[in-house]
Amino acid sequence: MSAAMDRSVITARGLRKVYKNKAALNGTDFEIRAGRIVGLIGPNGAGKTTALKAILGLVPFDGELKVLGKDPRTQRDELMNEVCFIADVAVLPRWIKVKDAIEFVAGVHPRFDAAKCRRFLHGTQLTDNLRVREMSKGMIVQLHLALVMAIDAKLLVLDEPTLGLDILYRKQFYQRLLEDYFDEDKTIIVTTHQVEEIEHILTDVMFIRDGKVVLDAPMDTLAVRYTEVLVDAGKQDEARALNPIDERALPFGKTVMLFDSTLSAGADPARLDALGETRTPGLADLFVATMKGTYA
Ligand SMILES: Nc1ncnc2c1ncn2[C@@H]1O[C@H](COP(=O)(O)OP(=O)(O)OP(=O)(O)O)[C@@H](O)[C@H]1O
Repeated sequence: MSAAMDRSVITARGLRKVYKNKAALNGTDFEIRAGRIVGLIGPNGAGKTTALKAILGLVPFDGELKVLGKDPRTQRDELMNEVCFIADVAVLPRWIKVKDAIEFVAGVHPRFDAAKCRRFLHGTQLTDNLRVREMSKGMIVQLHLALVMAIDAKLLVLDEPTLGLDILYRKQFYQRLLEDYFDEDKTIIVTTHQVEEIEHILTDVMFIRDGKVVLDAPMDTLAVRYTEVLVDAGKQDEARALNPIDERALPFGKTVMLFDSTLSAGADPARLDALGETRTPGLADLFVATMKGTYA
C-alpha cells in the first residue's frame, strides 16, 4: 500500500442536516482515503446529494467534516482549488460555443488541460463551433463532463454524472474516468442509480439510507462476506435455516438466497455449495436486500 492510500481525504463524524423537519443526514459517519473510487449509493431521498453538498461546502450542517484537511464550512475557497465537481448544467450559457467554453475554463482554472478536454470530446458530436443552445441535453452533459475531467483535481465529486446520457457514452465515460483521470493521488466520489454500470470501477461502496451509512466496504471484501446461492428445488428449508438476508423466487421451483457470513451462523462456503450453485452477488442485488429495511 502506498503512502497516498493511507491519507484520509474525507472524514465525516455525526453529520446532521435537517431541512424543515426532515433529517437528510442523520448521524452520518464515514472516511474516504486517497486513491479510492467510492460509490455512494442509496434510494431517492436518502441524503446522497446533501452529503455531497456538505463536502463541497454548499450547505450548512452540524457535525465534524474534514475534506483534504479543511472544513468546508469555513475554508471553502481553499478547498475549491483542489476539488472539482459537476455543478448544475444550467451554468453553461446557452450562447457559448464549445471552443469558447474550453478557452474560458483554460483562462480561469490553472489546472485545466485543454488538450485533454478535447480528447474527452473526441467521438462525440461536439464540434468547436457548436453552441450550447444547439445541443441536446445529453450533449450538454458531455461537454460538462469533458470540461470537469480535464481539471487535475485531488478530489472529484460526481452526482449522477451520466443522467440523460445514452448507454454507449455512459460506458465510455466510466472507462475514461478510470483510464485517463484516476490515479492513486486522486479520489473520486460518485453517486448513481445505475449501479451495474459502475460497480466494476469502484474500489469501495457506501450504501446510504435515511441519512445514515448502512454499508461501507471495499469492493474486494464483498465476495468474502456475501454469497448468493441458487438453491436447488427441495433444499429451501435447509437454506432458510441458515438465515439468508434476502430471498427471491425464480421459475421452476428454484430460489435465490443471499447470505451475509457475518449474520448467517453456519453459512460457511462448503455448506452453501451443498445447497446449490453459488456466486458473489452483484451490487444491485445487495443494494435491494439492504434497503428492504429488515437488515443492516
Ligand atoms: N433544499 C431542500 N429543502 C428541503 N428539503 C430538502 C432539500 N434538499 C433535500 N431535501 C430533502 O432531504 C432529503 C434528502 O435529499 P437528497 O437530495 O440528499 O437525496 P438523494 O439521496 O440525493 O436523492 P435522489 O436519489 O432522489 O437524488 C429528501 O427527503 C429531500 O426531500
